[in-house]
Amino acid sequence: MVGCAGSSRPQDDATLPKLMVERLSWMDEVVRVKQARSLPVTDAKREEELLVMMEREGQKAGLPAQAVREFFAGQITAAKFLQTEWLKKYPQGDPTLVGQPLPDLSVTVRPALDRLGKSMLTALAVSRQKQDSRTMMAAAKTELTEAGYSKQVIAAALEGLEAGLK
Ligand SMILES: O=C(O)C(=O)C[C@]1(C(=O)O)C=C[C@@H](O)C=C1
Repeated sequence: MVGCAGSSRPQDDATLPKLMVERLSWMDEVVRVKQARSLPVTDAKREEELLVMMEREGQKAGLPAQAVREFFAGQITAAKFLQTEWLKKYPQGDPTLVGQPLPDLSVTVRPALDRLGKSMLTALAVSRQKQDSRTMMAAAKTELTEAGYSKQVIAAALEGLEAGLK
């Protein structure tokens, strides 16, 4: 089950890659809100808050702040590429979602991303101890490719992962 990295279930080398894909899968919801409210893709204040929160949480799991920051910076860059691609594809909105209620970024989406981030930290801590980084990078590339993301989205997410594993 994805999103349960904190449980006692043993981690395999796909846990963190699956969580990276799950995080990206939120971005069409996020960008629908931004498009409807004419907000820019980048919210630098939210990014910094998230990075600081993850650094702090990561420290509890014994993770170096720099590895945590660079890991999430990569996931955020990937998220922004994905949102930008979506806006280009759907300048008038996704026709299959017209009329669907918009989620609230601060009430539902960002808290969900925060929870997911914490699961990612747990998985990152396990991966840094157990897995060799080349196996993890290959597993992540496979998951992201199978999920259908573009080369630039995949490259950014992998760059973050590589830095997070160092
Ligand atoms: O929370 C948002 O507004 C998002 O777009 C998500 C996200 C992220 O990946 O966490 C991505 C881009 C923004 O600059 C801030 C955060």
